[in-house]
Amino acid sequence: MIIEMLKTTGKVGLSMSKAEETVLYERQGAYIPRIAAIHDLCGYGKCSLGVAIPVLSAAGCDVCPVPTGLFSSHTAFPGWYMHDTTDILNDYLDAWKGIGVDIDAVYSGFLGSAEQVDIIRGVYASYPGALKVVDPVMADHGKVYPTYTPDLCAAMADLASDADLLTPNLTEAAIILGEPIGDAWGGENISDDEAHRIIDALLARGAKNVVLKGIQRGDGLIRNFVAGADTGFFEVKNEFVPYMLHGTGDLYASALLAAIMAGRTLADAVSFAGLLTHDAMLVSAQQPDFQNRGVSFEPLLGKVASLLA
Ligand SMILES: Nc1ncnc2c1ncn2[C@@H]1O[C@H](COP(=O)(O)OP(=O)(O)O)[C@@H](O)[C@H]1O
Ligand SMILES: Cc1ncc(COP(=O)(O)O)c(C=O)c1O
Repeated sequence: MIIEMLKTTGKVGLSMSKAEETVLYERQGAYIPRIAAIHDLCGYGKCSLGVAIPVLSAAGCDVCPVPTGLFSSHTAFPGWYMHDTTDILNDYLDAWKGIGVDIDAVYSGFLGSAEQVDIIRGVYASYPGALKVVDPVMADHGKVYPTYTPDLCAAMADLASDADLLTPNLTEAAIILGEPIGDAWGGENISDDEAHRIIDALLARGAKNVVLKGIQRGDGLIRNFVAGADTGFFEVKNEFVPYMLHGTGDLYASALLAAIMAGRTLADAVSFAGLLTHDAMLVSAQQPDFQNRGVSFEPLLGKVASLLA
């Protein structure tokens, strides 16, 4: 199974032996990986499951949603309504046990309560072979999202230690490491050395592979810094599109996992995700009210499908 190979190499696709690679590529197109996507569902404004389901499906994955909350819209819109689903999740997931659900990856993002972190740990225990991808959605640009309590942030920080692949932005990395957020981090402009230090600290807490997102130095580029069990530390740059949108973090993480599940190396997957997100931001700008509504990517799903070509 693809994920067993990725996990036993401990490298999320990188530095596999030729034999492992051959098996992996032979499986492409034949095997449909199954992903538990543990995110919220938003009625309006693309993010979370509204992104994960189409993007991962286009890459040939069977997405099994585990909704952490139901939102009328994402929280950048005023007057949003949220229904926290914590109370139903144990029954929801127990029912899977009775029907032999098989999961290759557990991908979590926006959570509704601290108890949901224990529920995710239960999913890890039920599917011990699954790849654990934690997008620790909590905060951005120095601000914690309005539904995130200190308890939920602390629980998410613990969950980050279990991740095979962890994808924080700088604010989330600060929360995970228990460091001050905001000005102390110099905004999004940090040096290579500082990025290295942060990633090393996240790896030291237990994450196996880390993508630190969204470093901006005012030079027309946006940088992601990456380090893994066997990849060393490297940087991936993209042209900076001069606005920020809701949902781009979810699109990036979903595209990254899509590429990994399609057998790409971690290095190729971060390039793919960065480019797709960049292109989606350009597509978004053609849509009415795009800065409120958030990211649009639907015309680009063919690019995701081309991962399988
Ligand atoms: N303005 C932008 N221009 C180009 N790429 C972007 C831009 N904003 C985000 N991205 C890409 O999407 C990734 C994740 O986006 P971001 O919104 O920063 O995540 P999060 O929501 O987790 O903070 C970035 O690391 C980058 O690769
Ligand atoms: C309900 C909800 N889900 C998910 C997100 C995550 O969005 P992003 O991809 O920008 O991190 C947000 C951000 O505001 C949100 O409000």
